[in-house]
Formats: sequence, structure tokens, C-alpha cells
Amino acid sequence: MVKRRISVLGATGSIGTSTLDLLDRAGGAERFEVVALTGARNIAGLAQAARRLRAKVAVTADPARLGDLRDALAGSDVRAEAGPEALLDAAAEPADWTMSAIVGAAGLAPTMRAAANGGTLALANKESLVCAGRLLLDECARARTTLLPADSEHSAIFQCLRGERLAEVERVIITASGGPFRDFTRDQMQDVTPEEAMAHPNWDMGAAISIDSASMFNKALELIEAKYLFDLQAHQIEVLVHRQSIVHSMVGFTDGSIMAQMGPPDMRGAIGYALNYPDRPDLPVERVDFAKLATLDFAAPDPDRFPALRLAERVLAAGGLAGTVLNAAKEEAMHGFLARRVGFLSMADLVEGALDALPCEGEPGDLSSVLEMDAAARSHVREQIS
Ligand SMILES: NC(=O)C1=CN([C@@H]2O[C@H](COP(=O)(O)OP(=O)(O)OC[C@H]3O[C@@H](n4cnc5c(N)ncnc54)[C@H](OP(=O)(O)O)[C@@H]3O)[C@@H](O)[C@H]2O)C=CC1
Ligand SMILES: CC(=O)[C@@H](O)[C@H](O)COP(=O)(O)O
Ligand SMILES: [Mn+2]
Repeated sequence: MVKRRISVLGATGSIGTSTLDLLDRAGGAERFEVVALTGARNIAGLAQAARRLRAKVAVTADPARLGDLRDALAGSDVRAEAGPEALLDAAAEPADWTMSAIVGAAGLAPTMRAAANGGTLALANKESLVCAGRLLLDECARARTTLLPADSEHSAIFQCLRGERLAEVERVIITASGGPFRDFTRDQMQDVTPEEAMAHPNWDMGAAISIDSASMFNKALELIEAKYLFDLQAHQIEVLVHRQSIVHSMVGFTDGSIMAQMGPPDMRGAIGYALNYPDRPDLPVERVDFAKLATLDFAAPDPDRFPALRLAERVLAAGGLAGTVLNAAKEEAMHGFLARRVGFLSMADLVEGALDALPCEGEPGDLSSVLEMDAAARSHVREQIS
């Protein structure tokens, strides 16, 4: 049996470990040829997974941790590598299926490399599309790489579109849990802490996306992600607050009919769909019991309390490089919030300030211009904070 070649970028994170769990359950090293696993700080987790799945190479993004990784892999056949170049080389290793799950804009360059591979690219790293949507889609088209969404909402939209015609799509409705502060007033949000912001009511996720969910910057990123993935106009994309996170998103068609995709709030559903596509084997997720749930709530989002949604509309109108600025400024503002130097509500002010200050209309011509704009937005926000 020819084994499917698999790489997982960001293997030690929340998406990464859920992906590895599915690979283990499906037969692990007996069934798959694991090519590259990457991480950053969690060397023990990376080495353990690389040994178990008999990966060809394990890469930490942090060059200072190469010695630790080598020690942790001593006596195994796994090659240990470190640093940004090694990360790009690992992403470029031929693979049939790659999960892109590095957090933030740090995932962009490795994702672009993986997109050049052919095969299938399962995309959790939404920041790649937000920062360089056109470039990533063009690279996938050039290399005949199949891009499959792994973000739960976009997987839901993709599933609703199966067998449908894009020309008959009227709108997509992206659901949002509203995060831990969905019932807070702006006054109450003023002094919330990083710990409170990280406590997502429904999903168990990494720190950055949890805080983004609390500010609804996650939904802002997802609006932009949807525009690129499904070739939509801004007016076709809506956000709907749905506190149970059971309806993962919906698609409305020209005849007024609406398709919804539902499931429990467990990312192994969306990841498993991308891993097994077009098949639907059994997945280890809880089955939804509607009688027990009793109600599903829906409400309009409130852009006054969550200004990230307005900023997303601005980016959708301005085009590609504005997405780069929004994301980079948001990441820097979040670092400030985590360091307790920036208030929760000031994150959106800093992002708006960066969008005002930097000339970012239009689509980027290449990856370097994206990285330059990313750097400019970061230094602008850092200056504002200091
Ligand atoms: N978690 C979720 O449920 C969902 C996540 N996503 C998206 O998936 C992506 C990953 O999210 P999540 O798994 O929550 O994040 P985590 O923080 O849990 O994991 C991030 C991964 O990236 C690695 N990493 C961190 N910094 C760098 C860097 N500078 N260079 C290379 N690798 C790095 C981490 O390594 P280490 O841990 O070893 O330091 C880890 O493997 C994000 O883009 C997120 O928006 C989308 C939908 C749902
Ligand atoms: C699981 C997933 O896809 C996350 O993006 C999730 O949707 C976050 O929840 P919010 O709806 O609160 O942003
Ligand atoms: Mn999502």
C-alpha cells in the first residue's frame, strides 16, 4: 500500500494536536508517511509526536532550541532542524496533504511554500489569506494545489456548497459565538484581563485565536478569509451571533433556500473533513443531541461593542494590503494586551490608527511587499504603544 505523505505545520498547537490525534486514530505511522512536523517552543511535544509518527524531519522555528530538539530525538531516525529557513524547507518537502496550523502571520511564508507543492493544503492559518489572499490562491492554482478550509466556519460553508453552483450563492452567514464578553457593555470590557479574554465559552483553542474571539477580531479575519476562499463580494458576507457554536455557518442561495452545517464545537470535525475529503469516515466527535440542546439562539452582532467588525468591512473595501495591516497591527496590539500595556478596547483603536496611517490600498504584487507592509504596521503600532 502506498502511504499518504502528510506534513503538519504547527503540530504542537491546538489544531496541530487535534490533527495528530486524527492521524493516530486512523493508523498513525502504519497508515501515513509523516514527512515534516513543526513547532516552536514545545520541544518535548514535538519530539514525542515525531517519534510516535516516525516523521522524516522535525523542525522548531526557534534556532536556540535545536540542541534540545536533537537531544529529545537522540536514537531515533527523525532529523532535527531549526530556524526559519529549515521551516520553509520542511514546508516545501513533497507531501500529499499538509495542515497549515502555525499561529499568526508567522505561518504565511511556510504556507506559501506548501501551496507550491501540489497535493492538498488544509488551511487553518487564516492569517495567510487575510495577509496575502490573492497571492496564496494564485500559487495554489499555479501548482494545482487543492486548498481546503480547516477553519470551522469556512469548512461549514465549503460543505454547504458541495454540489452547488457558486453563481447561485446569494450570501454566506458566518456564525460567531460572541466570545466571553458577548453580554458585556463597553464599560465592562474596559478592564478585562488576558486570562478572562482567553476563556472561550465553547472552544478549546490557542491563546491568540481565543483573544481574537473575545474582541471579535477572529470574525473580522474570517470575513476576509471567506471573501478569498469563496470569491464573494463584501455585501454577500454576514456575521450572525450564535452562542451555542453548533451551527458553524450557513449559505443562502438565490431561491431563498438556506443550508446550514452543524456539529459539536470540536475542531476534529472540520480537520477530519479536510483530511478525508471527499469521504466521510467515522470521526471521534460527540453527536449533537438537539432535544438536550432545546434552543439555538441567533442575534445580530454589535459593531459598537466589537469595532473589529467595522474594521473588517473597511479592509474588504480597500483590498489586499489592508488585510496585512489589520492583521499585523492586531497581533502587535495583542502582544501589548498580553503584556498588560494595552487595554482590551484599545486593541481596535491601534488597528484603526495603523489603517489610517499606512498606504495600504490594493493587492500586493509579491510576498516581499506583504512582508514589508507587515513590518511597517508592526513598527507603527509598537511606536504608538511606547
Ligand atoms: N485552535 C482552533 O480551534 C482554531 C485555530 N485556527 C487557526 O489555526 C492556527 C493555529 O491556531 P492554534 O492551533 O489555536 O494555535 P496554537 O497557539 O495552539 O499553536 C500554534 C502553533 O504554531 C507554532 N508556532 C508559534 N509561533 C511560531 C512561529 N513564530 N513560527 C513557527 N511556528 C510557530 C506553535 O509551536 P509551539 O506550541 O511549539 O510553541 C504551535 O505549533 C491559527 O491561525 C488560528 O487562527 C482556526 C480555527 C480554529
Ligand atoms: C473553532 C473556530 O473555527 C474558531 O474560529 C471559532 O469559531 C472561534 O469562535 P468565535 O465564533 O467566538 O470567534
Ligand atoms: Mn473559525
